[in-house]
Amino acid sequence: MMEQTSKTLTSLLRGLKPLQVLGSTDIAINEVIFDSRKAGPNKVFVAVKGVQVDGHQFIPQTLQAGISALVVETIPENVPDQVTIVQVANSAQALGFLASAFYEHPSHQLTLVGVTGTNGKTTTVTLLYDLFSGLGYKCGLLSTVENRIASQVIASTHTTPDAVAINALLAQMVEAGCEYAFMEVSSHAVDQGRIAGLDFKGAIFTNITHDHLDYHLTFDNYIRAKKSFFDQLSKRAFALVNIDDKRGMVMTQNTAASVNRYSLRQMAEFRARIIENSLTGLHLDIDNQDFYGRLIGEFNAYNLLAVYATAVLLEQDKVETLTQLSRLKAAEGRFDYVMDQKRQVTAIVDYAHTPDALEKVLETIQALRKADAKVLTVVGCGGDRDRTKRPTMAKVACQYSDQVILTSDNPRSEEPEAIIREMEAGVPAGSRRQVLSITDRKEAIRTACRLAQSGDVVLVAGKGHEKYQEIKGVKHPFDDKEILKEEFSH
Ligand SMILES: CC(=O)N[C@H]1[C@@H](OP(=O)(O)OP(=O)(O)OC[C@H]2O[C@@H](n3ccc(=O)[nH]c3=O)[C@H](O)[C@@H]2O)O[C@H](CO)[C@@H](O)[C@@H]1O[C@H](C)C(=O)N[C@@H](C)C(=O)N[C@H](CCC(=O)O)C(=O)O
Ligand SMILES: Nc1ncnc2c1ncn2[C@@H]1O[C@H](COP(=O)(O)OP(=O)(O)OP(=O)(O)O)[C@@H](O)[C@H]1O
Ligand SMILES: N[C@H](CCC[C@H](N)C(=O)O)C(=O)O
Ligand SMILES: [Mg+2]
Repeated sequence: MMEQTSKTLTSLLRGLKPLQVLGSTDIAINEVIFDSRKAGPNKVFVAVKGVQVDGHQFIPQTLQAGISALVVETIPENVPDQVTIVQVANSAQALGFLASAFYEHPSHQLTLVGVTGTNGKTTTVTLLYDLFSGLGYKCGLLSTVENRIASQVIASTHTTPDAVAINALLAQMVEAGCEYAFMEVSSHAVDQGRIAGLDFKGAIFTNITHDHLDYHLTFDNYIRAKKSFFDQLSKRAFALVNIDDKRGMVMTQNTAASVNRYSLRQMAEFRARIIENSLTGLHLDIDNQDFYGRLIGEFNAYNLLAVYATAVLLEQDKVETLTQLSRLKAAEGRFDYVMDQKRQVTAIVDYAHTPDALEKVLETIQALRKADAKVLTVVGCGGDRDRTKRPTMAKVACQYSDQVILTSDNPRSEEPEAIIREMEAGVPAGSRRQVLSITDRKEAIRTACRLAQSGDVVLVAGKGHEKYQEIKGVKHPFDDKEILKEEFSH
């Protein structure tokens, strides 16, 4: 991480409008923290009410470690006089503003575009990063797969990192001379204030379908979380929404940003039409221009259109944009092919981990497969995550496949078999004979490959780029694509 010179607390609080400040703000701060375990002198601890615990309860530990200042919602007792207390209405939001100020507001120093939506965020930000890099700009990327500072790759831990990490990464981008940054904005991040204080030039909405109900509890809350990203935009920003999704227009109801729409089906500022959709790519009419691209499936026509529209809104040349776009490939683990040349079996690794994504990918495979080819799907559902999508994903898999193998996908703290039982509950009565349950994912993939015959397609869904299988708190090395390659090398 980049070394940051210390700041005064006064400078960090500028523009924050605290409810109350007790003590001096003329103190040097060399780190903004929200985890008591990092406490020490010359640091400010922001006590955030989290999902598991309330950060306020760790204030005694921070005092013991010699913390200089506290940002809190509730004034704690027994705080020594020399420790400054700043009371705010919302600590999580304050954390975003402090982090931005600490790193000298990096989001103001480059053009930042955020992408939200249940599916398509990684694909869209990766295409934007590759496109703008191809157009000759230095760019940054924050994504589920990886973060990038120009060409430097930094491992990613979240789809959207915490507020301090976001600003630290953006500051590194500014330092490296990046002009653009493209980031995924997850609904968790919006809800937890991880993006507070960021100055977005553009915000894209791809779609919203069933996911994360473990966290948001209702679909309405989930919609509201995504919408509040658009509510936070400034009037200098643009919002770009997919209006073929029925929640598209809801997103921008209360935004100050200028609203632009994209669609494959109706009138909109940005339109595209599919001329041909094949296993080698898409032939589109985008904005009345002919386009050939290497990405596959109707859902990628949406992703490509969103990326094209963003480039136009950022005043890039239309023809040059389409030329660059036609060269781009999908992000890692998204409709990623492995071929068994000997047996003529095609395997596809895809990160479809929601019912809608699984349906979109299987619809694409069904439409593009050879007439007599069978589709074999290997799929699981994550543990400690939305349980309600489990039966639906199994049902979708059965609807569009000849053979389904239900298996594990990061069971985390849950019993793998129990997750599979919940998936099995969604198997339609008439489909039972086409379903096998194999807990060990490697065995499940191998079985699908062995059952496949010449011309068939094996879909391995849910883990995409992931390089691990998380079981009971341990991340075991695991890579769908490597297992397929190994299987096909025999
Ligand atoms: C459920 C959830 O989203 N949790 C995230 C959240 O944690 P939290 O603040 O609720 O944590 P908490 O344990 O309740 O602690 C509350 C506060 O006490 C502090 N604390 C805690 C313990 C201690 O000893 N001392 C201390 O100070 C913590 O630092 C925290 O500030 O805020 C943390 C910092 O930003 C995140 O790392 C953490 O992500 C967890 C690890 C996670 O797995 N999140 C997933 C679900 C997630 O965020 N996924 C989305 C992708 C979703 C998508 O596909 O769209 C993502 O953006 O990655
Ligand atoms: N525009 C889209 N609409 C529906 N499904 C899509 C779309 N784009 C991609 N998908 C499907 O969703 C899967 C995940 O895509 P991607 O990784 O781009 O989404 P994401 O929003 O970043 O997911 P996450 O929330 O896990 O970060 C893909 O592997 C594909 O199956
Ligand atoms: N293979 C994954 C996909 C998770 C996608 C992630 N973004 C989330 O839901 O947090 C799992 O369920 O473990
Ligand atoms: Mg993603």
